[in-house]
This record gives sequence, C-alpha cells and structure tokens, in this order.
Amino acid sequence: MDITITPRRLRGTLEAPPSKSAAHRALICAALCREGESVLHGLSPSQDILATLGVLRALGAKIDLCGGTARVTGIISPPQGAACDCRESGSTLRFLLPVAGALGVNATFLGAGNLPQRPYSLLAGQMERHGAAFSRSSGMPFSVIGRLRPGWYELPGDVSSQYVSGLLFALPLLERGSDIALSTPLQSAGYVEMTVATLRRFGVDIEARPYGWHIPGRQRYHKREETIEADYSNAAFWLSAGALGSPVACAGLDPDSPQGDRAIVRLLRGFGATAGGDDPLSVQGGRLHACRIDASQVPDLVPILAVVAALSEGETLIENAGRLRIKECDRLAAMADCLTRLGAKVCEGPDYLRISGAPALRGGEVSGWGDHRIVMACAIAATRCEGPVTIRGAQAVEKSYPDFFTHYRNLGGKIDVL
Ligand SMILES: O=C(O)C1=C[C@@H](OP(=O)(O)O)[C@@H](O)[C@H](O)C1
Ligand SMILES: C=C(OP(=O)(O)O)C(=O)O
Repeated sequence: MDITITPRRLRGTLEAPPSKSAAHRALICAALCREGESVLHGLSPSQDILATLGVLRALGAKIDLCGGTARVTGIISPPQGAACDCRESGSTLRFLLPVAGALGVNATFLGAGNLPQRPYSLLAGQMERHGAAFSRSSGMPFSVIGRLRPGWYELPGDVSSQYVSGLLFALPLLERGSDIALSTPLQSAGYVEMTVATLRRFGVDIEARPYGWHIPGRQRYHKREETIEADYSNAAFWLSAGALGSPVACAGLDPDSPQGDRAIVRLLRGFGATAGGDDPLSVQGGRLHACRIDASQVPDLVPILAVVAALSEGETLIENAGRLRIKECDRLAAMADCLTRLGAKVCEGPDYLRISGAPALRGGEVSGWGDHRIVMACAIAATRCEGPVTIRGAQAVEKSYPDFFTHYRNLGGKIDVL
C-alpha cells in the first residue's frame, strides 16, 4: 500500500496500543503452563503476534483468539515435529527456538522479509553445546533436532537481548538448574527485565547473579488471567508528535511499567519538551534543541527520535546504534535515507546518526523499507513537512500496529491511498 499524507497537525486523545513485547511473553508463558487455561485480554492481531500464536500452536498449544482475548491451553504432549513460521518476527524466532529445544520437538523454522538475514547463530551455537543439532548455522529455513540439556550457557550481551529472553523461557523446563552468563554488558536490558517480570507472574523463579542469571530446573508455569499492558514503543510515535507540536495524549500507559521504552518521556525532555499528566500522558513541544542520545538500551525508539532530532535546533548525535542495522531493515541507513529525502541533513556513521535540525522539513517521497517503525516515523515527520509525504509500502505497520493509520486519521490526519 502506498499513501500520501497531506501535512497537518494531529489533535486528540487515543488509547495506546497493547505492547507486542508483553503479548509475546504472556502468550509463551501461558502456552508453557501444563495445567488449566490461561486467559489473556487486550491482544492486537499484529503480524508478529500472529506469528507467535502460529508457532505455539505448531508446538502443541491450543489457543482460541476471539475479539482480542486469547484462551490458552498449554502444551501437554508436544508433537515430534513442527513447522514454525516466524514470518518477520525476530522475537518469535529467538524466543521459541530454545523453547522448541527444551520441549524436544524436531522443528523447522521459517521466516520472511529480513528475518533470514538477522542473526541467531550465537544462540544456535550455545544450543548445539547443550544437545541440539542444526541443519545450518545461519539463514532460513533451518531445522533443529534434539533436546536441550541443562548447564552453563554463555552469550554476548550486545547482539540481541532476545537470545537471553528465549533461554529464560526454555531453561526452567529442564530437569536441573542452568545458568546464563553474559560475556559483554547487556544492551536492550529492559526487555530482559520484562521477560523476568512476566516469568515471575506465571510462577517461574529466575535468580539474578553477578554474571547473569541462575535458572532453577523442573519448574512449572502457573496459569493466569491478565490484560496485556499498553505499549511505550508504539506510543512513542504519538508522544513524539506531541513534542513536535501536535496536541496528542495517550491513555492507558503504566508509569511503573518494566518496559525500557518508557524512556521516551525522559528522552523527549532531553530535547526540551515537557511531559504532563500520568493518564492520559501527553508531551508538549515548543522550541526543541539538539541533544545526545545513547541508543544501546532503546533501539526501537531511534527512528522516531531521529525525526524529532531533524526538527530540533542544533546537531543531535544518536550513538551506540550499530544494532539498528540488524532489525527489520538497516534502520540507520533507512532513517538517513528517508530524512534526507524529506529535506533534513543527516550524516550516517557506522553506529551513529548525526542530524542537523531545521524548523520544518520539505516533504517528498520515501520508501517504508518494509519496516513498521520506519513507516510510522515518516508519518509523524509528515506533521511537520511543508509539502505532501508519499510513503511506499505503508502496510508494514501491520507488523506491530495494524490500527496505526486508523488512529492517525482519528487524530485528524489526512491520508490518501494511491
Ligand atoms: O524482547 C523484545 O521484545 C525485543 C527486544 C529488542 O530486540 P534486541 O534485544 O535484539 O535489541 C527490540 O528491538 C525488539 O523490538 C523487541
Ligand atoms: C525489532 C523488532 O521486533 P523483532 O525483533 O521481534 O522482529 C521491532 O518490533 O522493532
């Protein structure tokens, strides 16, 4: 789908969408509970969540999704083999690969878009040391056979936190305790905190250690009923629109959420914006100024922060951002390309973006790079462009936020589908 947005400010209050990260985690925990039914409310059928639902079903869970509520009967007797289609979801692949190993399912993992190019080999290497055998060490599809053994798992912390999260879901199922040790400091740490918090709610114990985590074995997941919390990662687009002069408020966000991306409020303050009210939460702009941003813990916020930087006076540096190149697209190249096409001055380095702010952008035509966060960032940039913005491949928003353009229109945005 290609669209043209006619620039105008957005206005109004909207319900923040449910967190995709929280939904993946709750679904996996519910599927690993052997007794009874868990009920999860407030799910959105984004492509990534449909991928996790599909793989959990292939691994033997029964999941009935109706009107945003999932009734999940956990895996009792896993199948011998399973075809696990992760679509474009890195979380689905890296969370459920170790889970398939812990269940002893011979699984074939398939992926689409950029997923086959995204890394999993360090995780596969650790699984191989503990009883799993892979048909290939990179690329997709691949097959994995064998059952994981408990033991000492060692991973770097600066490739993907999803490796750690995946092992944290899987290792409690093994017959003895295991450990995960980090060989380099953990980036995206907030996501691992979310994993540990979700596991605890489902009755699974994880012990923090100076080297990483100890995971007692023979644990049982306990059934639960819960509502998926609202998402700071996608609310960030609306909060940033607020900082850029659109009076938009987001309802439903938990100020005490374990989500690392709640840092968006602090980061927008760093540009000189002010935040008001807990619920609904809104951010107001004014004259924004450049700042320096460390992207290592908040990679998903970088596309929209780059837009804010392009409209803030002075030169903003977004650094420690090398891992953005291994997401749904190369997000550093994508944002440098899109913002330049819209009239901004951007210098792309190996692991940084240096962006010179201007009072307004020109507008123009951009590719969405097949990436939901690039499309949403460009749509918010359009609120401050002088001329129309055409976005090619805007349907990519369905990966995490299928209602994004409905909400955009509800806030007064003008979108024409080409
Ligand atoms: O665990 C999660 O839910 C996620 C972890 C992050 O990935 P990395 O740990 O690879 O940075 C993030 O970019 C992704 O969108 C969601
Ligand atoms: C990188 C993302 O997700 P995943 O890694 O799960 O594909 C994202 O949602 O921005």
